[in-house]
Amino acid sequence: MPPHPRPRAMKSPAPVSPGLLEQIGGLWSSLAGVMLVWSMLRPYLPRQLLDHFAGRFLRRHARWLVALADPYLTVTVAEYDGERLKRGDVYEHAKAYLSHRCARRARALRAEPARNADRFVLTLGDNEEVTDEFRGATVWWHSVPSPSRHHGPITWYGGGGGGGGVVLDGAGRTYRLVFHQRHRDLVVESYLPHVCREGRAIMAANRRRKLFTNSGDRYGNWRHVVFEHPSTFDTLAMDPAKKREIMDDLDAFRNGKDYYARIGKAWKRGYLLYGPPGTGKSTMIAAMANYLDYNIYDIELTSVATNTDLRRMFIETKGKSIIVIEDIDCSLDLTGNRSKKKPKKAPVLVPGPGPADDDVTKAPPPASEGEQSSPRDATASKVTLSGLLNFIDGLWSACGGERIIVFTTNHVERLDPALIRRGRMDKHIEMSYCCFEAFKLLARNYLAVDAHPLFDDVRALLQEVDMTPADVAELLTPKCAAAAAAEDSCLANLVKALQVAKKATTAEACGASCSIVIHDDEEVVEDE
Ligand SMILES: Nc1ncnc2c1ncn2[C@@H]1O[C@H](COP(=O)(O)OP(=O)(O)OP(=O)(O)O)[C@@H](O)[C@H]1O
Ligand SMILES: [Mg+2]
Repeated sequence: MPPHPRPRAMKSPAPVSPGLLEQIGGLWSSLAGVMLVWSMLRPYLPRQLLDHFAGRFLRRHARWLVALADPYLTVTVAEYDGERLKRGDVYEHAKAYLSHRCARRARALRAEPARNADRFVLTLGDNEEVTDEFRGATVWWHSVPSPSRHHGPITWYGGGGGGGGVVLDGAGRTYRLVFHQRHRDLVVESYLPHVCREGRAIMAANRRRKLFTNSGDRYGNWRHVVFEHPSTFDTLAMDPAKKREIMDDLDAFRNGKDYYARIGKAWKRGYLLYGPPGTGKSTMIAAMANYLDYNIYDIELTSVATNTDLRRMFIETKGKSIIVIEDIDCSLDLTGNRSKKKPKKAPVLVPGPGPADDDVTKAPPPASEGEQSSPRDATASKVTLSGLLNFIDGLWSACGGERIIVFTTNHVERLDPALIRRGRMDKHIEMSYCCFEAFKLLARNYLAVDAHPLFDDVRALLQEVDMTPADVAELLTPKCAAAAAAEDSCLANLVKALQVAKKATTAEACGASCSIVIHDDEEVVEDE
């Protein structure tokens, strides 16, 4: 048993009254009488009888004796509750409360980044003790480090059958709350709820949105950075009606707690974002997170060893979060029909790192028609389709609530229908090539223009040519900060790129070979 923490600071004892002294004196003389009689009788009593009565006495009065010697009670608030499946909310609340109320009096502190990037939140350091006052009662808080602290990771984590997880070194801290037993009701009924309430409010005020990833962690633990992507629905270029529909859908989800409870569904919603590369799928996820003020958990499926790990990772996610699996068709061998379709129209390529390639999708290694292609680096992962389906809508998927699950893919036709059926992926959103409305938004954001003589040309060409918003955005980006007439040159270059793409499309239809490259010097050229 760990040593029982004692409050270091005690209040000075109250003065003893003469009546009490008299009572104590009487008690002593009675006790002395009993001891005298006992010592006279003892030699004549059988040994078994003595042992029997001594045992009964000790058993019955041990607790009372302990309480007499030590009137302090301890409540333990562990970082991981539920048999270490999940980080405890009470711990988080207590941590926030203590950092706000008591950390000023502590001598060893831990610093964590605050909402404002230049500031820190200070929490109790290991083995620190602070006092707190509540309605006249004094309580003591001790911060106790994880037992694994000096011995590296400990490797037990629910889930029998060999599928254990890991608590990282120092991850399982505990707070011990010590108080006098006469304050028991006050602490349990009022003080602890007060700590939770205050802690929740402090957490909400300090909350910084986070981007979690499991990538690169062989134990499948989440690591996070502060989420700072600036994309919003105002900067996302797409058909305005479609955008409004998605925002309404998100609003309905966010406010739908009672609705989901009434219809008996877990409070979660699946979105499938599909479309060619550069049409804004990842940008949309960032806009969703910023709109809802949710965290993002970006799962790299190839880094998840087993279905058990996947389930554990899901349980560890918190509510108000978006769980993302990007390029689901490339992640693992979870697909059905993988027949490869040719793009309808010639895509335009923009410069960037790596070789130019006319199939610009992030497809798995090329597979011949109808052949199954091997998953990308999936050798170490044993996650299966059924594990993933369970993750999305099995019994465990209801833990916590208020989660959005997003899959993205360039090849929706390659996915197993079971994976994306309604109920799992409730809303299928096609992210498509740039339309005129999307172009106008990009022109406003990138060049601050709402109208221009070249707009009509762009409108006509976009109806005939497929160009991704990423390509349009790149062409609309002024290449030098001091460019006075950036809008004229950028728009002219865009028109030229669209015209070349149109020519290539026509040429392809005629069977001629043609590729189009936009060089860094902004000139759109045609290689025949
Ligand atoms: N709809 C859009 N609105 C605004 N910007 C966009 C849009 N689509 C793409 N972009 C721009 O292009 C860049 C690439 O877009 P993004 O990464 O979202 O594409 P994607 O669809 O996720 O591509 P991939 O399939 O390759 O992952 C973004 O950083 C953004 O600047
Ligand atoms: Mg993407």
